[in-house]
Amino acid sequence: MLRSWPEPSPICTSTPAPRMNKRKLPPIDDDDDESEAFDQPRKLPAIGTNTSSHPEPTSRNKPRLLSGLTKPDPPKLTVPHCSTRATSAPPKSSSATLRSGRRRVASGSTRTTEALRDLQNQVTSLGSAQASNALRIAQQLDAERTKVAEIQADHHALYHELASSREAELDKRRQLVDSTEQLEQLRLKHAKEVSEFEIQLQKRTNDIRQLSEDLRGAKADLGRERTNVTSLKSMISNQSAAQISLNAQMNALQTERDALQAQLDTVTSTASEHNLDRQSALRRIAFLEQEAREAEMVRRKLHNMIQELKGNIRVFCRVRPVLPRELASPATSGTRSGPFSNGSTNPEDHAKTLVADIGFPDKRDHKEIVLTSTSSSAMGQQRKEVSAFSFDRVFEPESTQCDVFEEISLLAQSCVDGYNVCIFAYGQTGSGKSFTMEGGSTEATVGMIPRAVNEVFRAADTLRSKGWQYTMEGQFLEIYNETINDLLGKGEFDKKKHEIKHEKTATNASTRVTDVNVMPLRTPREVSALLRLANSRRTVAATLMNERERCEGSLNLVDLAGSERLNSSGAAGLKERLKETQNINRSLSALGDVIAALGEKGEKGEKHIPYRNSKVGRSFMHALLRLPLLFLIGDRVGIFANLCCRASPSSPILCPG
Ligand SMILES: Nc1ncnc2c1ncn2[C@@H]1O[C@H](COP(=O)(O)OP(=O)(O)OP(=O)(O)O)[C@@H](O)[C@H]1O
Repeated sequence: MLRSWPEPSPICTSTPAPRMNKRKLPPIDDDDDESEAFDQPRKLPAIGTNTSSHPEPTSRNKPRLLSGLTKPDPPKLTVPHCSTRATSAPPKSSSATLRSGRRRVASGSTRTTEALRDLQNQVTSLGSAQASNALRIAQQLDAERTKVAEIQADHHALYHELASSREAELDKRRQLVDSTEQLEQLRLKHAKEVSEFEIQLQKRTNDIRQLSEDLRGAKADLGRERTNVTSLKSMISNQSAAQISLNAQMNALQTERDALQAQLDTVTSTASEHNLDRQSALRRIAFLEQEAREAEMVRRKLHNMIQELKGNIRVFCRVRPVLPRELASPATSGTRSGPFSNGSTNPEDHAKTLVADIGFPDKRDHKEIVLTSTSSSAMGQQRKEVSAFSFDRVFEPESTQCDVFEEISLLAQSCVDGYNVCIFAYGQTGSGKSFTMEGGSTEATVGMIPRAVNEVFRAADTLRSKGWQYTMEGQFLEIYNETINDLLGKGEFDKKKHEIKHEKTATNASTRVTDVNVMPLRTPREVSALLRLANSRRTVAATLMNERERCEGSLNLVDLAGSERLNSSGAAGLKERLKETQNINRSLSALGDVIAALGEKGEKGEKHIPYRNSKVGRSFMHALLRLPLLFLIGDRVGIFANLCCRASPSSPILCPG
């Protein structure tokens, strides 16, 4: 427990006071100050006073102070009433009072003589009282001195005790200072450690927060990984099952492989034998291929010879049947009523008059037809005219498309063999040219063009297996009013101007039309598409007159316009149709001249071929022009002279051969 002390003495200042706690140490006084220093804390009561309000004395001096120090009662003075100023203060001493009385007596105041006596008595009593008091006081003073000595002894003892206490206190204070310093250092160290700990704590807290976040992420990862592990486990279990079955399969396969290996060994041994056989077979194949090529060349040669023997220009005559509508048609039956022109009223007789009298006498070779016409002379006599015509082959009305194609299929083979073939149909309008060349849509009625195309592709396929390569291309041209139209052009109407060029080289001669589109043809279906496209663009007039041509290439399939008289075309009144019909007939006439000239040339040698007389002549005849040159290598022309059985004298039959 610390007590409060006065400021330390200079002695005490040698020890530096602690900075933090400025505690006032009691001063270490010298001997002169000791009593003062001693008295100060004790607050001894004044002598002669006895009051309970004073602090409690120490146990040692308390009884002596209370019993010894009693204040004597002052002497009672009786002061006579006088005009002089009275004083309430007691006389300082009896002698002084006496001197004062004497002075007052000396001054001569009579009134106070008695008072002075009284006063003298009082002074005497007072002197005696004073003496007794002085004695008593002296006694008391002695007692007090004794007490003071005792007190001083006590004080001295207490002083020494205090000094030793101070010394001890000083030591304690020094210890306290040291302890305080140590404490301060410890406090600083502690504060530093605390701040370091706080920093570390903050760091740890941050670390913990970071670790918590990492832990959360790790937990999420762990969850995902667990899911993955679960799915992987299920996959592994599935795969394990699959592996088990695969192992079983593998074992079975290994067993099988062993068996196969054994077979393979056997096969390998036989394979080497077969290899030898194969090599000899390859040599045999090469030999046979060479033989086949040679045989193919022989076949071509023989085929060509047969075709040449049959004739390079062949004219076939096809007679179409009378159509049911023609029997009922007024145009054919006339508008007459009553008896028919032959006077008969029998419809069968009438029908006979509508059908031309055509005979087919050659029942073996089918090469002849006989036309019989009856006319009346001016005298009314019936006159019969019989005209016989021979052709390379005559097809009667009952002939089918298949029968007709039999004759020309060999020409398709010639085309594949590398010869130029031209097949065209010529005849009166409605005589069956288109039916023959294009035909119907059914298998039985399909015409020569699609059949020939199929045959060409079939023959090409057969030869392809023997090592031949074929590239097919197609063009579709129309000659209309002496103008060439490319029907495969981009637009609906061809606006380009085309020319016919005949090129002749040392080994070959070719005729081509400039600036025309050429389409690759890989299948018969593509040929049909080409024909459909071109047909949709053909110039077809309201009448039946137009001319169509297919040229260029090895196989020219031509469907000519019908030859017709102007008055029977129904177009005489129209200027456009008139021009068209004239052009058609001119072209056909030129074609007839060219073929006739070619026929004569083939028989008699050099002859002028009038192929420039018409566009048809110039393009189509260019192809024919090659005949004399190509005659030697077998190019050939097939002509269908189409006839209808209608009894019409207007049908010219072309028979150039
Ligand atoms: N051999 C045939 N058997 C049956 N019908 C045929 C035969 N030949 C032609 N016809 C029919 O006769 C009609 C006229 O034939 P097609 O149109 O082929 O004549 P065309 O000579 O081509 O005429 P155009 O010169 O006007 O084009 C058609 O209805 C056709 O079906």
